[in-house]
Amino acid sequence: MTTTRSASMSYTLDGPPEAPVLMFSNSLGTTMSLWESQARSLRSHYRILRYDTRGHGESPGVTAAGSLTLAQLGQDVVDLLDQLKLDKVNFCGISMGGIIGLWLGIYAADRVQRLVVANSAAKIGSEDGWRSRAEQIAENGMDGVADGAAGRWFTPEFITRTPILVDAMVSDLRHCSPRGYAACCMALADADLREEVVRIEAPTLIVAGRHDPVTTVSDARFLQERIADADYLELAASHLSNVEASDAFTAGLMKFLA
Ligand SMILES: O=C(O)CC1=CCC(=O)O1
Repeated sequence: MTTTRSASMSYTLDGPPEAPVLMFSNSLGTTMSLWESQARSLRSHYRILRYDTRGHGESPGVTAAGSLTLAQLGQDVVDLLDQLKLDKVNFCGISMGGIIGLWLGIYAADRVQRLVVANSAAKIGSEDGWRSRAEQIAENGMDGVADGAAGRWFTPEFITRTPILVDAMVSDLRHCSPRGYAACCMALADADLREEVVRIEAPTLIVAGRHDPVTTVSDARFLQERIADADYLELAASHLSNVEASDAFTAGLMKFLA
């Protein structure tokens, strides 16, 4: 597996060249490494395309006082697919990656074969909440956000059971680009697809975490009720369900894509 950095996104593409492509999109404050477990299990069946969302990991950052929009984050995916000459892919995103997937299902429908939207919503959180998080970062850096991350991402049981993994993810968040993270907060502040999600025609799997305090089961049901061809999977997990319930997540993904 090699990671490629071009003028655009940092990405990895691995798996059998003739296999269908399965693209993964990370959540706010994580990188493509979030999908390690799924990539390991699925790379003999699929060509796995992972990338770091703009402002995260090795992908291009944002300029001072820069902010991003959901449309830019969605267009980054389309541009990467164009660059790789990939016509249509299966797309799986979690949280911010999930709302990027919804945007693609609406505005770049011809590029999406099947769509998986995990722990996400047509509108994530509140506009004020995202703006004040961006301001807090501008004033104090990443520490405040990182200090509360484990409790937003995982159940207390998972944090107790896997402290090394959780600490490593929180430490990565602490070292995430403050500008990149804050710019994505601003994209989420303005992102609202509640009216548009009815236009999604791709077969879609909505994944919810039963204990997710960020994007709730009712956010997931909202999507399932409005997307014409939507399946629903609820996992015993909090927000980062692909990590906390990795085996069940991967099994659900495989079943949906088969
Ligand atoms: O607030 C968090 O850390 C969780 C989250 C919200 C949107 C996202 O992508 O992650």
